[in-house]
Amino acid sequence: MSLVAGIDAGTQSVKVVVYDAARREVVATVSSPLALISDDDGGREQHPADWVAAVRTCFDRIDPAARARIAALAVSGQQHGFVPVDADGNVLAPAKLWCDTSTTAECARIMDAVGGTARAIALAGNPVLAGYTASKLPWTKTHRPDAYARLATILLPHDYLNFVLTGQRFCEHGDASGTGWLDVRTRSWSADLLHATDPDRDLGACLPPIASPDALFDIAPAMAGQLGVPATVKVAVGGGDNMMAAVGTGCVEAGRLAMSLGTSGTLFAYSDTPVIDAEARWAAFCSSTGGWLPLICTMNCTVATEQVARLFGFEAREGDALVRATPPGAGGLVMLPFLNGERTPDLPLGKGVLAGLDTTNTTPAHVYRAAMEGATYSLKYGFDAFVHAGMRFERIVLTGGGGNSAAWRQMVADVFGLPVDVPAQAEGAAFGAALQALWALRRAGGDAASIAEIAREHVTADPALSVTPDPARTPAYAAAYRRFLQHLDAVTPLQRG
Ligand SMILES: Nc1ncnc2c1ncn2[C@@H]1O[C@H](COP(=O)(O)OP(=O)(O)O)[C@@H](O)[C@H]1O
Ligand SMILES: O=C(CO)[C@@H](O)[C@H](O)COP(=O)(O)O
Repeated sequence: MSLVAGIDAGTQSVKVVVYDAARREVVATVSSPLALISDDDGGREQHPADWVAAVRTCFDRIDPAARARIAALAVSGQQHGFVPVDADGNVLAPAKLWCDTSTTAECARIMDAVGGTARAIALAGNPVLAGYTASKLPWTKTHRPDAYARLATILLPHDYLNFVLTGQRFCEHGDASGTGWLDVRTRSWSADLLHATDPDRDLGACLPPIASPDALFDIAPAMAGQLGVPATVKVAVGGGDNMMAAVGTGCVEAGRLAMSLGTSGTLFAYSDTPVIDAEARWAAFCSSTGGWLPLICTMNCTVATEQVARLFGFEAREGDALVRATPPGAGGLVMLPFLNGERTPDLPLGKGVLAGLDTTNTTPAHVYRAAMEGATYSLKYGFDAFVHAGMRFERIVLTGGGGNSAAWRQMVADVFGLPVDVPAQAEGAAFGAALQALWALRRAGGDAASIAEIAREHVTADPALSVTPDPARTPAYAAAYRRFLQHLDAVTPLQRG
């Protein structure tokens, strides 16, 4: 029987999951780390060649017998990255990533050119925020004029890996909606946003065609050889990592809410119709399954816990004991964890703040807890906007590396007041990509199963990891969250500059 594979190019690593759908069994999970190039101006970049090398390393680590049985695969990728490619397919510069805040001035210029936030929302559903792809183009024009001059195609990270795998330039709606150029209502490029980004050039000519969610492409024979997979392998369109995590957590039906605790923190819900906020309190993205995916993204999730763990000389995965040794609310210690600047709340030039220090709470354990709480409260701040807009959810499905922490799973349940489930199939984004490949393959074979039916069949919660809110702790978290919001209100005028 054949297998499907999902490749997830996240910020910190590339992961590959190989899935046996007939047996409902993950037969391989491998990963290879990625380095981040950081600059004092907020620049955060990676070399696309490193993603390709990491994909090769991952496949080298998979049993050749399993590789030989792969029939289809799909790629999930960190959203928003800008991969400038020339006419011959050469990458012209390092990719500026979703967490790059060096283009804040360019965002402001695009928003001025288009006529302000309300106008951008009317035209395309989203304003151009720091991190989205759009502002990276004018930055490149100024700082890398040679790359700008030779630019033929703008690819997102997962589009670039698809290009390497198939030799074809294409994108899909989910990840494309994170560029800032897609009108998410009509699911087509917005000529106004493109013109506001660069009045001197027809940017539309640099954007690849948008493929349908169930399209399949042939793998390039040379890549099949390099990865040790059959030359008959089909490549599905894949998507942004949150769009693929939506599939891998079963968030492909209305009413579902999923959360990812990775480098970024994200919270997203599936909808059959566009979910646009006039105040842009969430990102009105498309899903990669034909629908929409309103999404909250914080830029400092495991960034904060890892930074504190490193400061005190331990590994984040050892942190649960410290969280258990300290009370909800961290003894009054509050961390605004904006170490990389922040998108939710919208403080791209923001900095981290540690407040409420006293002689009892100035310990590594309290600071680590305050980091985990701060990362969780930032997501709650975004979630409150969903609730304020009338959205209601019954549970959260959790994925991402932070979900490995039992203390964090319980904290999410207590802070959000909702039961938390964790899929038995870890690596939600890679698993979701594998399921998308399965879905597209089945459709090509004449099976009309919907992606929701596929997810219902294959995504199962691990009962050992499910948690419910603890009524003894929720009041302390509610009080600590109010403190977090008070500190946020106090520093916002300073951090908006
Ligand atoms: N048990 C754990 N406790 C806390 N954090 C963890 C644990 N296991 C993994 N992580 C964190 O998860 C992060 C990686 O998550 P992942 O979802 O793979 O990120 P990304 O997709 O952004 O590369 C790392 O920062 C790591 O510190
Ligand atoms: O910018 C966003 C979403 O808008 C991020 O969620 C990126 O997609 C990066 O994801 P991870 O590497 O943290 O999974």
